[in-house]
Amino acid sequence: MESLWTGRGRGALAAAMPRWNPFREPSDLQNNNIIAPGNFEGKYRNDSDVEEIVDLAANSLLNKLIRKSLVESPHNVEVLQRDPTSPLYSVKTFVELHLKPELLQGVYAMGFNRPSKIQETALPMMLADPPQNLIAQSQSGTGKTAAFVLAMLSRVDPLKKFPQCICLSPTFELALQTGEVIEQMGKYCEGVKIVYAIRGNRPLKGTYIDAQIIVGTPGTVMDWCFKLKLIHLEHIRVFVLDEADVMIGVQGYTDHSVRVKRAMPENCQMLLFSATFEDTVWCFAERIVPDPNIIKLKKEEMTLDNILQFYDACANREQKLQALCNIYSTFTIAQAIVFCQTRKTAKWLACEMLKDGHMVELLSGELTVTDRAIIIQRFREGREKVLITTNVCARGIDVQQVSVVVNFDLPLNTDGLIDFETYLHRIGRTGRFGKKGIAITLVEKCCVYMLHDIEEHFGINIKRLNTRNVDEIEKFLPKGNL
Ligand SMILES: Nc1ncnc2c1ncn2[C@@H]1O[C@H](COP(=O)(O)OP(=O)(O)OP(=O)(O)O)[C@@H](O)[C@H]1O
Repeated sequence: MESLWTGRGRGALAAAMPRWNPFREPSDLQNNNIIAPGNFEGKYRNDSDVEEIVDLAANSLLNKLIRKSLVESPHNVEVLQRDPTSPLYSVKTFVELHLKPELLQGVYAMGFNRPSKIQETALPMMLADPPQNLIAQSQSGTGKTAAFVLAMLSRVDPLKKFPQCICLSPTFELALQTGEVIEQMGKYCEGVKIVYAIRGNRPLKGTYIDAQIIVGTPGTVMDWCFKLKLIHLEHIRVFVLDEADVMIGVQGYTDHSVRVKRAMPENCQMLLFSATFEDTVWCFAERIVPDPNIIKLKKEEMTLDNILQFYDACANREQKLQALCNIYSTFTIAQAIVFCQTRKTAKWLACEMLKDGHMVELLSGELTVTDRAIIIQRFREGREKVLITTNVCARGIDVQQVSVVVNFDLPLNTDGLIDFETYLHRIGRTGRFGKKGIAITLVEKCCVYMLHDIEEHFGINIKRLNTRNVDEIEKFLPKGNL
């Protein structure tokens, strides 16, 4: 397997995206100014009081960077077949797929012993002859990328020196991550080349792309196809659209993707992947994938049953700070995430807590994804007990051992009303996988009525907790499984 870097070469690209190295020693982390614990003044300069906007592409990359292994799902795969009369079959081993030996070797070299739940059903469909189109949805980390990479590599003819598979990703960094999986899995595939159609990797004019696999972002791929005429699309056999839910958030990307797709042969196999299936994703999927098979893997249901919910009413934010400092002493046996609505409040709170002698870490959206990954990793390892953050951390990011969530601010939408979904996602950071957790919302006295909206919406009861009484708090902290 060869990776083709034209133009400025790989060094420039690698420099543009500092890779996350999970094996960095703590001393390296401490020496790096940007991520040194404490010293929030220096590293967080943009303390905007505008609400933090969740960046789906950044979260998706963050999850990839901090993930250690496959996310196993307890749910069964749901399948909607294009032809319901054709037998549906799934595989329990990679051998049953009759892969080329060098590809099987690559799969095993990655440490994959058996297909994941989504791969069991998706792979036979993706590798079937004649090729079938597929739309697949399952949560992040369940093995989608590995599945479509395997499908591309198994369809490639190494003797033919022209593009045969294209994979579109929503960002430069996500395309690089996918490319890395292709390079790893295809490392024993002689004569197969991959090229990255991403900004900064511009081939010389007049050259012709002889790589069989192209991975890139829709804008650059479109330019290479139509403006620079570097890619001929008439022999493309597999077209993959990855992270469709993130893709539709980037302006113009759905149209670019449709344009590229229209120039491909009609019988080209279309594979579309997404972590969610909202209406917008469906519309896009239906526009671009004719006659699809559809596979869905249910998400882990978020439940509030095992989360005890409390509130305390405070006069102002200084009193809320005091309440948090009182609660802090109970965190010696637990790990907590504290949610603020804006970067400015989060930074203020972190600085005040630190001044008061409490060790906390701050995470907001202004840090690069790599630095965010380092902070989350430290928190996961238990090096920090308390993470103060904004909504950037409310959904999608997995830290399993959190047992206390504090809402320093109520989650509000742009109309100033409770944002129920964000409340659910925030407090869902605790109580994962059936463990017990507690959620404490600190609310200004004038806003206590808003808690009733939450109670009514979720059909729950949020009890008053006296945060001045540490004994009372400890009484409620879940024991035995922290
Ligand atoms: N069959 C398998 N056995 C063991 N590990 C696997 C298998 N398939 C994938 N993995 C590993 O599991 C992790 C998640 O896989 P992958 O990236 O393919 O998931 P994904 O659903 O594409 O996630 P995302 O939506 O974030 O891109 C990766 O570390 C990958 O190497």
